[in-house]
Amino acid sequence: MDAYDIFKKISKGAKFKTKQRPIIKPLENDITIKSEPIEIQHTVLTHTTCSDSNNISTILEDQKNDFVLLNSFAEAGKIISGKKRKKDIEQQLSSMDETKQKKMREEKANRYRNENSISVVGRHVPEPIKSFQELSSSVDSVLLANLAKCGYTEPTPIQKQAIPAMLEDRQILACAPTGSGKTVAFLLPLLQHLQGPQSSGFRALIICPTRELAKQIQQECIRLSDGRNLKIHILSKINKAITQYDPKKSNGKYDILVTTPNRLCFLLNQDPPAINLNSVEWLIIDEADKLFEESVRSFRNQLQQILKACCLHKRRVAMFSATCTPIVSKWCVHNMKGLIRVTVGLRNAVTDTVEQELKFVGNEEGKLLAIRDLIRRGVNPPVLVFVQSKERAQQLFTELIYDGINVDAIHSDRTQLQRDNTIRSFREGKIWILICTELIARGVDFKGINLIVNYDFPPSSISYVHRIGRAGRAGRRGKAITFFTVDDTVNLRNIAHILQQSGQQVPEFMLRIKKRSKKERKRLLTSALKRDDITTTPVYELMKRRRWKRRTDKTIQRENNVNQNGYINKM
Ligand SMILES: Nc1ncnc2c1ncn2[C@@H]1O[C@H](COP(=O)(O)OP(=O)(O)OP(=O)(O)O)[C@@H](O)[C@H]1O
Repeated sequence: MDAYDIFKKISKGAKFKTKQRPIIKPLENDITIKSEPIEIQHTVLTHTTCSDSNNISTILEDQKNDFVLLNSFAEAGKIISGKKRKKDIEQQLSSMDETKQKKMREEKANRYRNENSISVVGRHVPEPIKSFQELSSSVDSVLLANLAKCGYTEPTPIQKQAIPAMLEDRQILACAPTGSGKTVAFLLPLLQHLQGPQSSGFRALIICPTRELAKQIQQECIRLSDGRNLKIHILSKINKAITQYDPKKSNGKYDILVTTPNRLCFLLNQDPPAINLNSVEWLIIDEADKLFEESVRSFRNQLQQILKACCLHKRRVAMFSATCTPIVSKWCVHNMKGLIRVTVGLRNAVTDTVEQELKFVGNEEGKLLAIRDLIRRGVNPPVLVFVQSKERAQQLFTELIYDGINVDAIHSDRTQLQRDNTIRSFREGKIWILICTELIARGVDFKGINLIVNYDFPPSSISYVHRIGRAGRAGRRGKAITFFTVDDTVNLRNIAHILQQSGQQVPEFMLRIKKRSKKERKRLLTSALKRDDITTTPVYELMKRRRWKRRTDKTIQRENNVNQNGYINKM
């Protein structure tokens, strides 16, 4: 009789979970199951001893050795099972601890996000950082030293969340107020990813809507990457670029390219393409919603073309802006895997460091009187004045320059050199009042702008947010005055709501203005409101000047024709 037969006899009537041999089989596979029959066996044995002692004593006599074996099995089972159970419990406790700890960490991170008005959407979003020192293990000390050199001691809310997300290689759509440091938020992780210079061609591509902004980003990039020897380029002269970046001729010693989409697509459209983007690992789109605007319809096609050209499989995309439209979010959700959406503050809200005022000025004439009055009472330069078109910028400039004011104008009709010089002079304090169009409403960072004057009412609330966002940057305070006439009621309601949202006093009637139809608002965006010229010159004088100009133009044309035909010029 072997141990199995003894077990069978004494365990008669007992139920087992397994039909297999209870001692041997469970021992091989599952210690916990194995321990049960042995314990049951003990119980049965005790019980049987009472009822049939003879029988059992015979068994004990005959199978002494088997029992020793059986007991040792039981003991071993008990010990192993105890150890295992303890281990299991420990494991369970530690995993419970881990989950609890993870939950606690998440709660803590969420509390910290709330304190900083950061909201996130996405899976496994990395925790926000509290200080730049926390990055010492993940970011090169050279880069951290450069941050300190720039005077950035503490990260801004968008930097707290966007930097760790991008450092973990996550694609991101970030929306944070104007002047809140979005440029550093994408440049720092980007520079960390790129490490030192290489000769494989551009590895990062930054796209933004204007050349002015591109230049500013390039300069910030150079400052932050000091000591890394990275080659940071901007696409400016297109003819030079065609030969400079020609894939056949260039040595590929470029790392970062900052550009507007038009210029880049011009190069990509050459046959064969005049630039190679095969090595691009990171594509950053700044002022993303501007590039997705309906009026810039072609950008979405351009983006497709750019994405196609950036064909590296591990290519990542990051989008940043102060305002975000549903079309951008939708695009990102559909095209960016593992996307994290970060929003700081309320979406599309103005920065709370700007004091806002809406001023009714009657009509166009009233505007000119109002700005003169403002200057007469005293303003604190530098001041930015926004108008709706380049013609109006020129008209206002002509009016103010004759008042002996230190003023200049910037718009798309001026040459690249003129634009660069104007911006430089304004930054250096040589120009006190700068008249501008939407050209520099986005992204351009002038330090310490004290006053923004919306001479012409902004065409949309998004435009308003960006325009007044040129003041009150990096925690500084500023003021924005917006003139409006009866013609501007179309958008007045929207802007009034923005003011109210940011805690400013707004007259009740403005909030109650009837909401304009989507069609009407769209029309305003695509074709600007017709306004009278900015001038104090009487109408008859203007007519005279126009007639005279027409006559001179005709004379010049006639003379040109004469010259082309080989006749002697009479003048
Ligand atoms: N951590 C920081 N501490 C202090 N200043 C900072 C910090 N990060 C950035 N800045 C400064 O804040 C200013 C605004 O930064 P930036 O131009 O990146 O703003 P932005 O969020 O991109 O604004 P916009 O939406 O108008 O483009 C800059 O002058 C920059 O030098």
